[in-house]
Amino acid sequence: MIFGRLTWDSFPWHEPIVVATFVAVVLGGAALVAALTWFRLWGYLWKEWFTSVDHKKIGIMYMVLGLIMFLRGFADAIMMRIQQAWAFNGSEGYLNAHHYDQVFTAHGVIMIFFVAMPFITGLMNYIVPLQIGARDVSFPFLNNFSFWMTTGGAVLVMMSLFLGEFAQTGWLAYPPLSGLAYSPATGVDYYIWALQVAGVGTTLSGINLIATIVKMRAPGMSLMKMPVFTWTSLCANVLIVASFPILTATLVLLSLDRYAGTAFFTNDFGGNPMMYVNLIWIWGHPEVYILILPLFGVFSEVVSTFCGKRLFGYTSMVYATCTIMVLSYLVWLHHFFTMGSGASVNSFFGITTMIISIPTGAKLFNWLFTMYRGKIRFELPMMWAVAFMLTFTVGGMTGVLLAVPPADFVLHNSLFLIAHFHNVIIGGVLFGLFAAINYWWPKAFGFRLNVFWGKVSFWCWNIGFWLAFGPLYVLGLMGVTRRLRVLDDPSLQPWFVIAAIGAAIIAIGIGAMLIQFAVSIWKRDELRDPTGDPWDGRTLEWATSSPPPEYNFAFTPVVYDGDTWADMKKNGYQRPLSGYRPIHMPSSTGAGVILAGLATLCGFALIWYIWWLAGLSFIGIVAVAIGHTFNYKRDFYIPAEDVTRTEEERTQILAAGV
Ligand code: HEA
Ligand code: HEM
Ligand SMILES: [Cu+2]
Repeated sequence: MIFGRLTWDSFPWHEPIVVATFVAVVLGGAALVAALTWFRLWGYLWKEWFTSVDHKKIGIMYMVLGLIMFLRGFADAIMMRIQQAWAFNGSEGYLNAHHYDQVFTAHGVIMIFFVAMPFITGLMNYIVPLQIGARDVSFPFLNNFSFWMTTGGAVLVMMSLFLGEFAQTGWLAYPPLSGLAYSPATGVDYYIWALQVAGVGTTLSGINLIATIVKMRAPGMSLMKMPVFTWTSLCANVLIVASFPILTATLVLLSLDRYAGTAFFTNDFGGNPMMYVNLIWIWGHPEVYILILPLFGVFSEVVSTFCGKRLFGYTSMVYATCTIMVLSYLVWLHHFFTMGSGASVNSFFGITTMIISIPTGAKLFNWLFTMYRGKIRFELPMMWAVAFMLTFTVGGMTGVLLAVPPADFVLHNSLFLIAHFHNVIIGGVLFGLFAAINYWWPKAFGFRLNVFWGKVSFWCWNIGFWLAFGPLYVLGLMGVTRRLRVLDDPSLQPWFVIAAIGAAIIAIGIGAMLIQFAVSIWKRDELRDPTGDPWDGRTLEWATSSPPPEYNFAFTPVVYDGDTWADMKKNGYQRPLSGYRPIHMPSSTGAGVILAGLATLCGFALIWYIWWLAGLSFIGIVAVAIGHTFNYKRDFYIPAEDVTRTEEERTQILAAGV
């Protein structure tokens, strides 16, 4: 077969919901393409964004990817909430098992890999070079390539909606269920290749950011003078580099089982499914700290800025972050206490898990002590920080409960577990992102976000969160397990209805946030910040203009103190107004887009067993990669006159603004 196992029947014609979505997506997509063509934006997008190696633009593209995928992941969540509120008293609800199982798997995979990861990677990309006074990351081309690989993975997941199907295994695809015998269709193959393609991007961007932080700090910025966000980013990226290769290797073994008939994860022929469970959690547990650590950094920046003072316990904050980084490797087994490791092993992993509460608690107390006697300004970022402290603490505490093996025997895989991790992920990761977006938006775009719609969104998220997940704690304690499509006991229905109402309120919160963005862009002239430092910030990103020029800083700053910018302001820093020199910058290139496109095509071909296409696209990748080494147009100088012009414009804006 020239198209492998891809046939006319691979399109889900018989699923009306999918067909309707498909029609909507095609119409929407056609409208978007038409609009971009009509306004002649393709050239602009290609030249200024898609092929850009500027860390700021790549950061923003990551955030846009995260936002788009969040809308998809949330749509899946709403579908589950409606199904579970409905499927009582003999009703089957509106989703069949085949569809429902794909929905929860896709939701988990999308939210972790294509929402949370792009969001934090985008944030680190945008902020870290600015915070350390650098002009870009260490490997700007690699950065662009990493972004497109992540996007390639997201494209594969999205394609599975309309072509074939997605995995029905849950977000970690345990064998034997994910083996060929029980999952013969394309679902698990989409899962494998989407994660492999995106995983290359994640690993490379981890290496890139570590190199950037280690090698490109401004003169004088010793490790212990680094901003806390940069510290937490460093630790998160070390975790990425140390754990994603394990995921890659695990998925390679699973692929061999599926494609080459090996038996790594079967009970026959000497294999063992428990090996998969261990390996996937040796990656999976560090992964949840990869997600939360950068946001701990965000809260540190936000709290000290909006209290107008130095962060309490900077040193202990750094040590706590490093301790969490190390400990996160010693706890993976708490995800399968019930799988027969025995009392001593379970105790070891239970205790190491509980120990993580200590550095985390240290962080919370540091934030509280920073607030103590501070002149707190309750702007939106600070509101999110306070909401985080309240919400995350509850989620962390229920985590500690799950870390007690005998308790976990009762609560494992129950809705209590689901409530625990949404409590830490929404209350920690998402609230942190919302704080970060409200905090750094003025830096990225030169105007603040609208406060009214920001507050609407804030309250809807907070109220909606507790209504949506509070009932899940109750249901979990009553013994309801996860991943259920139909429920029997009618007395449970009210809890699910409340949870659905909560999800609807969250939907309003998401809508309010989108309106907040739209209104702010609309009224940007009223919200404009000419200073580049709207919050009286303390770290270097606030020293330059908003948005920062292509080269970030006309002169590399020199660092004498931890809160560098606060220190510079206190000591009467004067912006140099002359003596500009040409600035050396990396050039844009389309090679990253092409390579990632070919990698995605190769993944697609492997999913559908189109071997010739897989071979061709692989040869294409190698050829383009070799070809790219002959591209000698890698850098250029921004002439001194251009720098002078840009800086003089800023001088005028500053003079007019004050
Ligand atoms: C951002 C993500 C994130 C974070 C930060 C955490 C943080 C923690 N998690 Fe969670 N967890 C997940 C995401 C996360 N988790 C996910 C996704 C799953 C399930 C995956 C699946 O099965 O699909 C999971 C599952 C999970 C399990 C497995 C349960 C099971 O499958 O049966 C356990 C068990 O030990 C656990 C424990 C903990 C603990 C102890 C913490 C600690 O780090 C929390 C520490 C914080 C505090 C404790 C609060 C603040 C501290 C103080 C105020 C100090 C005083 C407190 C004490 C001394 C107790 N988690
Ligand atoms: C925004 C509101 C959200 C809602 C309403 C929601 C709802 C749900 C629901 C109903 C389930 C299935 C529970 C079950 O098994 O019965 C689920 C599972 C899951 N969610 Fe969410 N979710 C939300 C956000 C998130 C976010 C932001 C993340 C991660 C970044 C996330 C990660 C997951 C994961 C990993 C699973 C497990 C999937 C599986 O069982 O394989 N969710 N969620
Ligand atoms: Cu864990």
